[in-house]
Amino acid sequence: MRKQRIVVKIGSSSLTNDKGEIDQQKLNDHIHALAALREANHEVILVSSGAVAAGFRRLGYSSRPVTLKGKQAAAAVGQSLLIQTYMEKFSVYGITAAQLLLTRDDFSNRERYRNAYATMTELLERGILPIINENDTVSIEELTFGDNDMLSALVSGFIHADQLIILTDINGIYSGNPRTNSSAVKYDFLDEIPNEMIEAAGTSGSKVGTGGMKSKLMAAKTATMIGVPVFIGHGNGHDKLLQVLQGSGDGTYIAGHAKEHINTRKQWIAIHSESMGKLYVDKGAEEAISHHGSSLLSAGVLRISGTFEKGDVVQVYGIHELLGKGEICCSSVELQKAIEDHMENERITPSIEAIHRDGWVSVQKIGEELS
Ligand SMILES: Nc1ncnc2c1ncn2[C@@H]1O[C@H](COP(=O)(O)OP(=O)(O)O)[C@@H](O)[C@H]1O
Ligand SMILES: N[C@@H](CCC(=O)OP(=O)(O)O)C(=O)O
Repeated sequence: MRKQRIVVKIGSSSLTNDKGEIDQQKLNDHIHALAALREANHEVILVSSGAVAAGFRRLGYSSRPVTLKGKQAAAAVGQSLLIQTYMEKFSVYGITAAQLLLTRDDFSNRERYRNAYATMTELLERGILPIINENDTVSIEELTFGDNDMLSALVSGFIHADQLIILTDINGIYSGNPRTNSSAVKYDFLDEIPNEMIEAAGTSGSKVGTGGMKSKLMAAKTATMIGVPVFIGHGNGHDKLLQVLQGSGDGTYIAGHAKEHINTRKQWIAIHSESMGKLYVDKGAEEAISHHGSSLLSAGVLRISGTFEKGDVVQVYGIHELLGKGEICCSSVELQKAIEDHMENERITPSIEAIHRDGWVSVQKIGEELS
């Protein structure tokens, strides 16, 4: 099998018990399977939940805390315990692990995004196994990834993974929550994730998990849009992850949608950047950027709104709807002047480039994920 880059996400319910302890048996099983992936020469990135679940008891709580400070303090205790355990267990297989704690800002801030990408690449090139979690102790509740399912999807896109494997306490996606609906049937393979399926999916089945199947489906939708196929399920033993790659895993496979990976710059523009303004374009420009892969010139821009500088990201609207997002090549002042000059004397005014094709992401390409 060719060398692949695999992101494995493990949920709290698959790492800890209800009492707030790391479940050594469950963890040993995962470590064994992750080591088997490495032995088969694959690159492995682990997104591990479990900090809050592994820390609350030592902090003095009898169950998972509900207050923000309780969760953040539990994560501070639990993350240290988790990483210490991972380091010890991986070292038995000669694997060095590294801890990366990320926040949403690390993705939305372009410089930090580039830095995180460079660090991750360096770690992988040097044979290190990165273990990622959200930096819970400093994350502001409104500005989190939501959960580690989404974090694992974003990480998979970011490093152009070949496969995202989401390990949980159930063997795949069902038509309803099988814990409450005994007639729910399992899907072995999904070509796409309809919005109705996300709406119908249930929340967590355990006392320690957070998002349930709903958040896994949302994450899978994002990952597959960026071009990363997803597996959601579980399994046992040394071969459980290798079996996923061989197509015989115990869970649900979801096909990757984009024909090719969307490059990191375009992913940042599409998913993480904040739009600083809007451009409204005429029919000719809409046709050129949406169907011919052309750059957008000022001659096709009818009007603009917002104040932006060269390098900012703007949304572009056609006659009826949002067409996409792009990195602007000039400031709003320069573009406004070019539009006005063009109106005054269409023939002699040269167009300026508003958005280069390499900095453009269309709605067609990344669909509803475009924020
Ligand atoms: N449609 C569904 N298919 C499968 N599981 C579902 C569904 N709806 C809700 N669930 C629940 O989602 C749970 C897994 O999510 P969660 O508890 O958040 O796990 P994790 O800790 O691995 O993130 C399952 O145990 C199950 O009870
Ligand atoms: N960052 C949190 C995990 C939050 C989370 O998404 O948990 P889970 O639903 O178990 O994957 C922690 O480590 O406790």
